[in-house]
Amino acid sequence: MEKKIVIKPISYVNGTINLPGSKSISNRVLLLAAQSDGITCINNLLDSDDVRYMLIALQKLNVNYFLSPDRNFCKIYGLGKPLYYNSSLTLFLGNAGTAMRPLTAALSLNSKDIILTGISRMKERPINHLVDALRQGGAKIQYLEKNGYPPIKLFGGYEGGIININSKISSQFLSSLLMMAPLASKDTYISIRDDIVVSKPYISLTLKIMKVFGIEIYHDHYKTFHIKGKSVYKSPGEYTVEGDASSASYFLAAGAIKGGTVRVTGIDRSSIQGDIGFSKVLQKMGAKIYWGNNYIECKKNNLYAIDMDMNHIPDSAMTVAILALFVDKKKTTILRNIYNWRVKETDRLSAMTNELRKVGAYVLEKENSLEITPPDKFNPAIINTYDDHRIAMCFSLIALSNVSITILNPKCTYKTFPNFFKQLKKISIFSQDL
Ligand SMILES: O=C(O)C1=C[C@@H](OP(=O)(O)O)[C@@H](O)[C@H](O)C1
Ligand SMILES: C=C(OP(=O)(O)O)C(=O)O
Repeated sequence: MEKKIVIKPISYVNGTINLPGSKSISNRVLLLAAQSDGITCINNLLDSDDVRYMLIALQKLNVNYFLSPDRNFCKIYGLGKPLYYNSSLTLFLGNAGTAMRPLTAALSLNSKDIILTGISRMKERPINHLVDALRQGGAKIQYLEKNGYPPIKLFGGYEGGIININSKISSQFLSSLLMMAPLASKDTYISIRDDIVVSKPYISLTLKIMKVFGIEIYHDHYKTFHIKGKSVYKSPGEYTVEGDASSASYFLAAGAIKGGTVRVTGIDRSSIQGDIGFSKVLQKMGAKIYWGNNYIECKKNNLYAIDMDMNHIPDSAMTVAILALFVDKKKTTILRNIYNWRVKETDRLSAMTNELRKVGAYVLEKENSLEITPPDKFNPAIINTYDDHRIAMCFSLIALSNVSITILNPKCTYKTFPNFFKQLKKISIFSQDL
């Protein structure tokens, strides 16, 4: 792919997108299937960078699997026990939080001498709250460069016990501990510091997937968790990964701005992903949403500004920031409680502010929120993507105004959605085609 992509003004969108599999589900299911008793056939697995890092890591850890040529089907021969590797090994995990964090926990059980590392941004994404929690359970972990950040070296040692975890910065720490703890030699009792869990629906996602693999966890409204040790995950035999709800947001938003009707297939009301909540936000903004069996549709309508806590949909809330440019009467949209955007693929609060201003929007960036007012006139800007797939994908929607938009380093979408631009083109009618 080129170093940039120019998207010409899109006058109308209509059609159906078959969503790629969910990143969050794909990487959880791969990890649990690898440690399960039995063979798991995974359908609709996402093929993207984040999932490839998990697959390569599992292969290096001697997990056997068959991957179909299109990489959307994977047959995993479960170990029936925790991942185990007893000599030196380095796993490179790119910038995949859903590989780095869960593998840190999984390999803290009884593997030894394992280094987990990634790209330079991964080395700026904190992991200290997970490491602190694992150490309370007996794990020995060493920071190799900067305290609190990858790369880290694991020496096993986790047994279980009483653990207090800080879950304010990333829910992935708690998810990782939850997925590993059943395999430990003793029970684990987790309490959540200050009772705050950021991005909470991802914990519910973790618990639901664990249940499919035979392990149920008791919790007190996400304040305390009791996990029985010495358990074994059991393969469900087959698992079909839902379409990615965050990836759906770009197309549903396109429908809301310039539909036609845009249908996304592979998810519906019964989805286990929290980002399905984006459709409810769209509805609240005025778009017409239709919930079908295995699909969601969105149609254009007048859009209105909203003022909302977005902590439950951290990823698709970036798409809401773009929708905010298309609301009626130039009213201001406020996205609240999004402080942990600062430790994701880039500092997303600052990156969104910079790029939204380039297209002409009025933006007030606070520590924990963004206030966005539509531009008087859209500018045909060149968007810096900061190696952040979601910046590239959500800013593509600026082409639904009356200007073209240039997206730098479009390949960054490979993190979760390699053929995003092709899919967007598929539902688009460009102004020049009329
Ligand atoms: O558990 C997961 O699969 C994820 C949790 C969220 O991260 P945080 O919990 O760090 O907000 C989300 O942003 C990320 O894309 C995937
Ligand atoms: C935050 C994200 O990724 P990660 O799983 O690496 O945290 C994301 O996909 O928006």
